[in-house]
Amino acid sequence: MRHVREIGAASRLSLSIGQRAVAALHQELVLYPKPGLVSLVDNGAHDDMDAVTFLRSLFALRRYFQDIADAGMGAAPFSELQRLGIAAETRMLKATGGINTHRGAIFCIGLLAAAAGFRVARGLSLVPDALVGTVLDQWGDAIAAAAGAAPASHGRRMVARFRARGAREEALAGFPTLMEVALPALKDTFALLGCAERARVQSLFAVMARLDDTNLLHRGGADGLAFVRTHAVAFLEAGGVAAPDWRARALVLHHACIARHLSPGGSADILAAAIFVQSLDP
Ligand SMILES: CC(C)(COP(=O)(O)OP(=O)(O)OC[C@H]1O[C@@H](n2cnc3c(N)ncnc32)[C@H](O[C@H]2O[C@H](COP(=O)(O)OP(=O)(O)OP(=O)(O)O)[C@@H](O)[C@H]2O)[C@@H]1O)[C@@H](O)C(=O)NCCC(=O)NCCS
Ligand SMILES: Nc1ncnc2[nH]cnc12
Repeated sequence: MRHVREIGAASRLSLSIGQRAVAALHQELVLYPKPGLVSLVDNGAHDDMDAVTFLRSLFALRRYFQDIADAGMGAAPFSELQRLGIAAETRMLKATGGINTHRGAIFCIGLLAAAAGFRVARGLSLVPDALVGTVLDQWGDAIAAAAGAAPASHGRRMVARFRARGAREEALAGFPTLMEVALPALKDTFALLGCAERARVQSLFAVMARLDDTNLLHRGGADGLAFVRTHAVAFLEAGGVAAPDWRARALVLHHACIARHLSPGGSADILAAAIFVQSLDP
């Protein structure tokens, strides 16, 4: 009887893991201003996609995050997570007419959702460090092994050319930008200001100041990455979202990114991952 009740509770939370992942991605999408990125207000530096493209993508992914959490509950091998991830990418591309809206999130939030499922099914806590520990303990070796066989991509080319730490390398290093930058900024700013919107903007800028965002490298080379980092650091040093003119300052960088065709898509994914992880352990 106890066993049945435990499984029941785990399944209910598994539903909730998937819903929280989609909610986190939605919260990232609707946040504004976000330098160069798509929101409900404008398309940022993107000619080929808008908020509707992202909403279509989210709709196509709504089952995926729950499926991968369920796979985590069953301690599935990485090959199974990979199969789910590749199928989700296919559904995303079909829904968006071939545009890559959420590839980074499918990978990064997918792994964290699987780890959450694994831990919930075993009655373990969902604190962020433990979640990341589970990703590495359960699937780290296989993620590293899969890197050798991965197909060419913008990210892979940028990692090789600039020796950058791309999406895969971030995961294998224990998600340092998520853990050391995005989450603390989200929590500390919310504790200080009590405003979720400003906490998210602050977290995004903190990530932009640090991440080797392969989207910025792909679109703008080393100069593009350095431009965004320098201006994100300046924003933070001027008081970040605690400064009275924070919104005007953020908008200046947004328009500068549009003018330069720069979009920190990897940073947006890390912000969404931080919102997701925080929602599991508020
Ligand atoms: C392991 C994979 C994530 C593949 O990674 P790889 O680096 O080889 O390939 P990319 O196709 O470039 O995808 C990586 C995406 O990750 C985001 N990202 C970028 N930098 C970082 C970083 N330092 N840390 C974490 N995440 C990062 C980023 O995603 C966002 O950008 C997307 C738009 O990208 P792109 O199409 O290149 O951009 P445009 O500028 O629009 O291009 P053009 O207009 O010029 O064409 C957007 O989707 C954001 O999400 C990177 O794009 C993984 O894909 C993989 O292995 N997949 C197989 C499935 C699998 O194994 N899953 C495992 C189970 S979970
Ligand atoms: N809001 C957004 N705009 C552009 N690229 C993104 N990748 C993830 N979120 C994004």
